[in-house]
Amino acid sequence: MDVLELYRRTGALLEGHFLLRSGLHSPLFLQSAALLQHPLYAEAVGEALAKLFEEERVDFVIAPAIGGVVLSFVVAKALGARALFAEKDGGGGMVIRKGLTVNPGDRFLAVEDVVTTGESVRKAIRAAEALGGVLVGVGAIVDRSKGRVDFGVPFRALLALEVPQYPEEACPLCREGVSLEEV
Ligand SMILES: O=P(O)(O)OC[C@H]1O[C@H](OP(=O)(O)OP(=O)(O)O)[C@H](O)[C@@H]1O
Ligand SMILES: O=C(O)c1cc(=O)[nH]c(=O)[nH]1
Ligand SMILES: [Mg+2]
Repeated sequence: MDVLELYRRTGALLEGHFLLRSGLHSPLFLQSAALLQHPLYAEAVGEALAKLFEEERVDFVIAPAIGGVVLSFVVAKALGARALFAEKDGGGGMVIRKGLTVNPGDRFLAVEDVVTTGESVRKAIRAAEALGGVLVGVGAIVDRSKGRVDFGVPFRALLALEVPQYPEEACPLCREGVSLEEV
């Protein structure tokens, strides 16, 4: 599957000067919602990601909202597992959406649309682990972490991208006066 072509075709590959969740700045942004709004593409991505973990027996899949909600659903459907998500708790962490259950000992796969620092998916993982879930893997559509993340379990992505990303004080786009977009 040519993931970059899917982002491009759906208008989800943005170029400019972007503020990332982590505070880093980047000339490239992957707007996964624009891709995942297409059910057939979402399903294809979910099936491809599920395939990377087909040897795992998984009780549920979890992702951080909002970007990961659709992804959790399509991956879970392909694995025959439940689809959970965690949402921001207002205090910098994440909680499992109310009404959703984690049984102690449940094996789970965490998924994320884009991993940059991995902090967002880590918060969803912590929320599931706090209720007794056992993490077996982490999957992403795009890994732009440049190998800097370690979840302690297999981390597999459909696409690894080497994209420049800078702390604000070292950002050349800021120096050139290119206006910063918060997307
Ligand atoms: O690996 P990280 O450094 O945490 O960055 C990546 C995260 O940023 C985006 O979510 P964001 O919270 O911006 O928006 P969302 O609520 O639409 O998912 C994206 O969906 C990832 O969850
Ligand atoms: O790091 C991020 O916040 C981020 C990068 C990216 O390419 N896409 C996205 O949704 N978030
Ligand atoms: Mg997100």
